[in-house]
Amino acid sequence: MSFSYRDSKLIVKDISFQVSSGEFLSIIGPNGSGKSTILKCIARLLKPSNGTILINFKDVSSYSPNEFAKEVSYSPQELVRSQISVFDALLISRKPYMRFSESREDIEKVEEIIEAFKLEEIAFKSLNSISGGELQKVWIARALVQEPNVLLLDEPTNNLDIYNQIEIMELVKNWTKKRDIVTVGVLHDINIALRVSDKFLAVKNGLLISYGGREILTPKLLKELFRIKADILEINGIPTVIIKGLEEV
Ligand SMILES: Nc1ncnc2c1ncn2[C@@H]1O[C@H](COP(=O)(O)OP(=O)(O)OP(=O)(O)O)[C@@H](O)[C@H]1O
Repeated sequence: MSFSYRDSKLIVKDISFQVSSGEFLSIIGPNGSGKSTILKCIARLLKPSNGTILINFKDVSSYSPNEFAKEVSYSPQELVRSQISVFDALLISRKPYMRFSESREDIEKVEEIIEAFKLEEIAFKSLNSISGGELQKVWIARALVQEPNVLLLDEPTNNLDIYNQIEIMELVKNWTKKRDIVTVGVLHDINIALRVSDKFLAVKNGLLISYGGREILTPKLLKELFRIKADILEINGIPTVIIKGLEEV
Protein backbone atom coordinates (compact mmCIF):
# COMPACT_ATOMS: atom_id res chain seq x y z
CA MET A 1 0.00 0.00 0.00
CA SER A 2 1.29 3.50 -0.83
CA PHE A 3 -0.10 6.92 -0.07
CA SER A 4 0.57 10.53 -1.07
CA TYR A 5 -1.17 13.72 -0.01
CA ARG A 6 -2.05 16.21 -2.78
CA ASP A 7 1.54 17.14 -3.68
CA SER A 8 2.28 13.63 -5.07
CA LYS A 9 5.31 13.01 -2.80
CA LEU A 10 4.91 9.48 -1.44
CA ILE A 11 4.42 9.54 2.34
CA VAL A 12 3.85 5.78 2.66
CA LYS A 13 5.94 3.74 0.24
CA ASP A 14 4.79 0.27 -0.70
CA ILE A 15 4.21 -0.96 2.85
CA SER A 16 2.82 -4.47 3.25
CA PHE A 17 2.01 -6.38 6.43
CA GLN A 18 -0.47 -8.83 7.89
CA VAL A 19 -1.84 -9.09 11.43
CA SER A 20 -3.67 -12.10 12.88
CA SER A 21 -6.59 -12.13 15.30
CA GLY A 22 -5.56 -11.78 18.93
CA GLU A 23 -2.45 -9.75 18.04
CA PHE A 24 -1.40 -6.30 19.14
CA LEU A 25 0.74 -4.57 16.50
CA SER A 26 2.67 -1.42 17.34
CA ILE A 27 3.76 0.93 14.60
CA ILE A 28 6.97 2.61 15.68
CA GLY A 29 9.20 5.18 14.03
CA PRO A 30 10.36 8.80 14.25
CA ASN A 31 8.12 11.86 13.91
CA GLY A 32 6.76 12.41 10.44
CA SER A 33 7.56 8.89 9.24
CA GLY A 34 3.99 8.08 8.13
CA LYS A 35 2.63 6.14 11.15
CA SER A 36 -0.63 8.11 11.53
CA THR A 37 -1.09 8.11 7.76
CA ILE A 38 -1.00 4.29 7.72
CA LEU A 39 -3.58 4.17 10.53
CA LYS A 40 -5.83 6.69 8.75
CA CYS A 41 -5.69 4.57 5.57
CA ILE A 42 -6.82 1.50 7.54
CA ALA A 43 -9.57 3.62 9.16
CA ARG A 44 -10.70 4.72 5.67
CA LEU A 45 -10.10 8.37 6.51
CA LEU A 46 -7.57 8.38 3.66
CA LYS A 47 -7.59 6.32 0.50
CA PRO A 48 -4.35 4.60 -0.51
CA SER A 49 -2.91 5.92 -3.78
CA ASN A 50 -1.88 2.37 -4.63
CA GLY A 51 -2.68 -1.06 -3.28
CA THR A 52 -5.50 -2.34 -1.10
CA ILE A 53 -6.21 -2.91 2.57
CA LEU A 54 -8.04 -6.10 3.38
CA ILE A 55 -9.93 -6.85 6.58
CA ASN A 56 -11.24 -10.41 6.79
CA PHE A 57 -10.14 -10.91 3.16
CA LYS A 58 -12.41 -8.03 2.09
CA ASP A 59 -11.25 -4.68 0.67
CA VAL A 60 -12.02 -1.96 3.23
CA SER A 61 -13.54 0.20 0.48
CA SER A 62 -16.26 -2.40 -0.15
CA TYR A 63 -17.77 -2.25 3.38
CA SER A 64 -20.92 -0.18 3.87
CA PRO A 65 -20.46 2.62 6.46
CA ASN A 66 -22.43 0.70 9.09
CA GLU A 67 -20.64 -2.60 8.42
CA PHE A 68 -17.32 -0.80 8.57
CA ALA A 69 -18.21 0.83 11.90
CA LYS A 70 -18.81 -2.65 13.34
CA GLU A 71 -15.52 -3.85 11.89
CA VAL A 72 -13.12 -0.99 12.71
CA SER A 73 -12.90 1.64 15.44
CA TYR A 74 -10.36 4.44 15.67
CA SER A 75 -9.08 6.66 18.45
CA PRO A 76 -7.36 9.68 16.85
CA GLN A 77 -4.21 11.53 17.89
CA GLU A 78 -6.11 14.82 18.13
CA LEU A 79 -8.82 14.29 20.73
CA VAL A 80 -12.00 16.24 20.06
CA ARG A 81 -13.98 17.80 22.93
CA SER A 82 -17.67 18.74 22.87
CA GLN A 83 -20.65 19.58 25.07
CA ILE A 84 -21.91 16.01 25.32
CA SER A 85 -21.43 13.92 28.44
CA VAL A 86 -18.93 11.07 28.76
CA PHE A 87 -21.87 8.65 29.03
CA ASP A 88 -23.48 9.92 25.80
CA ALA A 89 -20.14 9.93 23.96
CA LEU A 90 -19.78 6.25 24.84
CA LEU A 91 -23.39 5.49 23.92
CA ILE A 92 -22.96 7.13 20.48
CA SER A 93 -20.22 4.58 19.77
CA ARG A 94 -22.91 1.86 20.03
CA LYS A 95 -24.80 3.47 17.14
CA PRO A 96 -23.78 0.86 14.52
CA TYR A 97 -25.68 -1.73 16.60
CA MET A 98 -28.83 0.34 17.24
CA ARG A 99 -32.02 -0.09 15.25
CA PHE A 100 -34.16 2.86 16.36
CA SER A 101 -32.70 3.76 19.71
CA GLU A 102 -30.37 2.27 22.28
CA SER A 103 -31.21 -1.11 23.76
CA ARG A 104 -30.75 -2.35 27.31
CA GLU A 105 -27.66 -4.17 26.02
CA ASP A 106 -26.12 -0.94 24.68
CA ILE A 107 -26.61 0.75 28.05
CA GLU A 108 -25.10 -2.26 29.87
CA LYS A 109 -22.04 -2.26 27.59
CA VAL A 110 -21.52 1.45 28.27
CA GLU A 111 -21.85 0.84 32.02
CA GLU A 112 -19.34 -2.02 31.81
CA ILE A 113 -16.77 0.08 29.96
CA ILE A 114 -17.26 2.95 32.45
CA GLU A 115 -16.43 0.51 35.24
CA ALA A 116 -13.46 -1.03 33.38
CA PHE A 117 -11.97 2.43 32.74
CA LYS A 118 -12.94 3.76 36.19
CA LEU A 119 -14.89 6.65 34.67
CA GLU A 120 -17.77 6.57 37.18
CA GLU A 121 -16.98 9.96 38.72
CA ILE A 122 -16.90 11.78 35.38
CA ALA A 123 -19.63 9.80 33.57
CA PHE A 124 -22.07 12.74 33.52
CA LYS A 125 -19.55 15.53 33.01
CA SER A 126 -19.25 17.12 29.58
CA LEU A 127 -16.21 16.33 27.39
CA ASN A 128 -15.42 20.06 27.70
CA SER A 129 -14.88 19.85 31.44
CA ILE A 130 -12.68 16.80 31.97
CA SER A 131 -8.88 16.60 32.10
CA GLY A 132 -6.65 15.67 29.15
CA GLY A 133 -5.92 12.22 30.59
CA GLU A 134 -9.62 11.60 31.31
CA LEU A 135 -10.45 12.63 27.73
CA GLN A 136 -7.83 10.21 26.41
CA LYS A 137 -9.39 7.39 28.45
CA VAL A 138 -12.84 8.25 27.11
CA TRP A 139 -11.60 8.09 23.51
CA ILE A 140 -9.99 4.68 24.04
CA ALA A 141 -13.12 3.47 25.88
CA ARG A 142 -15.27 4.71 22.96
CA ALA A 143 -13.19 2.69 20.52
CA LEU A 144 -13.60 -0.45 22.65
CA VAL A 145 -17.33 -0.10 23.36
CA GLN A 146 -17.84 0.00 19.58
CA GLU A 147 -16.73 -3.69 19.74
CA PRO A 148 -14.67 -3.72 16.54
CA ASN A 149 -12.70 -6.58 15.05
CA VAL A 150 -9.91 -4.11 14.32
CA LEU A 151 -9.04 -1.50 16.94
CA LEU A 152 -6.87 1.44 15.82
CA LEU A 153 -5.24 3.64 18.45
CA ASP A 154 -3.13 6.66 17.48
CA GLU A 155 -0.78 7.59 20.32
CA PRO A 156 -3.24 6.37 23.00
CA THR A 157 -0.91 6.97 25.95
CA ASN A 158 0.11 10.56 25.17
CA ASN A 159 -1.98 12.22 27.86
CA LEU A 160 -1.85 9.48 30.50
CA ASP A 161 0.29 9.29 33.63
CA ILE A 162 2.61 6.28 33.93
CA TYR A 163 0.17 4.21 36.03
CA ASN A 164 -2.67 4.80 33.57
CA GLN A 165 -0.42 4.14 30.58
CA ILE A 166 0.32 0.64 31.86
CA GLU A 167 -3.16 -0.07 33.25
CA ILE A 168 -5.04 1.07 30.14
CA MET A 169 -2.69 -0.52 27.63
CA GLU A 170 -2.76 -3.84 29.50
CA LEU A 171 -6.55 -3.63 29.52
CA VAL A 172 -6.43 -3.12 25.73
CA LYS A 173 -3.96 -5.99 25.34
CA ASN A 174 -6.17 -8.37 27.37
CA TRP A 175 -9.26 -7.26 25.45
CA THR A 176 -7.40 -7.97 22.17
CA LYS A 177 -6.58 -11.52 23.32
CA LYS A 178 -9.91 -12.31 24.96
CA ARG A 179 -12.02 -11.09 22.05
CA ASP A 180 -9.55 -12.36 19.45
CA ILE A 181 -9.46 -9.02 17.64
CA VAL A 182 -6.61 -7.11 16.00
CA THR A 183 -5.22 -3.98 17.64
CA VAL A 184 -2.92 -1.60 15.78
CA GLY A 185 -1.42 1.18 17.87
CA VAL A 186 0.96 4.00 17.08
CA LEU A 187 3.12 4.15 20.20
CA HIS A 188 5.99 6.52 20.92
CA ASP A 189 6.94 4.95 24.26
CA ILE A 190 8.98 1.99 23.18
CA ASN A 191 8.87 0.40 26.64
CA ILE A 192 5.08 0.50 26.75
CA ALA A 193 5.09 -0.93 23.21
CA LEU A 194 7.38 -3.76 24.37
CA ARG A 195 5.04 -4.55 27.27
CA VAL A 196 1.91 -4.95 25.19
CA SER A 197 2.81 -5.76 21.59
CA ASP A 198 3.07 -9.08 19.81
CA LYS A 199 4.37 -7.52 16.61
CA PHE A 200 6.18 -4.36 15.56
CA LEU A 201 6.13 -2.44 12.32
CA ALA A 202 9.13 -0.12 12.17
CA VAL A 203 8.81 2.71 9.64
CA LYS A 204 11.04 5.60 8.63
CA ASN A 205 10.49 8.10 5.79
CA GLY A 206 7.41 6.11 4.79
CA LEU A 207 9.41 2.91 4.26
CA LEU A 208 9.04 -0.36 6.11
CA ILE A 209 12.36 -0.85 7.89
CA SER A 210 11.50 -4.02 9.81
CA TYR A 211 8.48 -6.11 10.75
CA GLY A 212 8.21 -8.95 13.27
CA GLY A 213 8.12 -9.90 16.95
CA ARG A 214 10.13 -8.48 19.86
CA GLU A 215 13.31 -9.94 18.38
CA ILE A 216 13.39 -7.19 15.73
CA LEU A 217 13.85 -4.54 18.41
CA THR A 218 17.63 -4.45 18.65
CA PRO A 219 20.00 -1.62 19.57
CA LYS A 220 20.90 -1.50 15.84
CA LEU A 221 17.25 -0.95 14.83
CA LEU A 222 16.74 1.71 17.51
CA LYS A 223 19.83 3.51 16.25
CA GLU A 224 18.59 3.35 12.66
CA LEU A 225 15.07 4.53 13.57
CA PHE A 226 15.62 7.08 16.30
CA ARG A 227 19.36 7.88 16.23
CA ILE A 228 19.75 6.80 19.85
CA LYS A 229 22.31 4.65 21.63
CA ALA A 230 20.41 2.10 23.67
CA ASP A 231 20.68 -1.27 25.38
CA ILE A 232 17.82 -3.70 25.76
CA LEU A 233 17.69 -5.53 29.10
CA GLU A 234 15.24 -8.10 30.34
CA ILE A 235 13.55 -6.77 33.51
CA ASN A 236 10.89 -8.96 35.18
CA GLY A 237 10.71 -10.95 31.95
CA ILE A 238 9.98 -7.85 29.87
CA PRO A 239 12.56 -6.47 27.43
CA THR A 240 13.26 -2.90 28.46
CA VAL A 241 15.05 -0.21 26.47
CA ILE A 242 17.68 1.72 28.42
CA ILE A 243 18.68 4.88 26.60
CA LYS A 244 22.35 5.73 26.89
CA GLY A 245 22.39 8.82 24.70
CA LEU A 246 21.96 10.29 21.27
CA GLU A 247 23.98 9.37 18.23
CA GLU A 248 26.47 12.07 17.31
CA VAL A 249 25.46 13.79 14.09
N1 LIG B 1 -2.95 16.56 5.71
C1 LIG B 1 -1.68 16.50 5.27
N2 LIG B 1 -1.31 17.12 4.12
C2 LIG B 1 -0.04 17.06 3.67
N3 LIG B 1 0.98 16.41 4.31
C3 LIG B 1 0.66 15.79 5.47
C4 LIG B 1 -0.66 15.80 6.01
N4 LIG B 1 -0.68 15.10 7.18
C5 LIG B 1 0.60 14.67 7.34
N5 LIG B 1 1.40 15.08 6.34
C6 LIG B 1 2.83 14.79 6.19
O1 LIG B 1 2.99 13.38 6.04
C7 LIG B 1 4.17 12.95 6.72
C8 LIG B 1 3.78 11.81 7.66
O2 LIG B 1 2.88 12.30 8.65
P1 LIG B 1 2.28 11.35 9.76
O3 LIG B 1 1.38 12.18 10.60
O4 LIG B 1 1.73 10.14 9.12
O5 LIG B 1 3.61 10.96 10.55
P2 LIG B 1 3.78 10.24 11.97
O6 LIG B 1 4.83 9.21 11.78
O7 LIG B 1 2.47 9.80 12.51
O8 LIG B 1 4.35 11.47 12.81
P3 LIG B 1 4.29 11.86 14.38
O9 LIG B 1 5.07 10.80 15.11
O10 LIG B 1 5.02 13.17 14.38
O11 LIG B 1 2.87 11.95 14.78
C9 LIG B 1 4.76 14.17 7.42
O12 LIG B 1 5.81 14.64 6.64
C10 LIG B 1 3.61 15.16 7.42
O13 LIG B 1 4.10 16.49 7.33
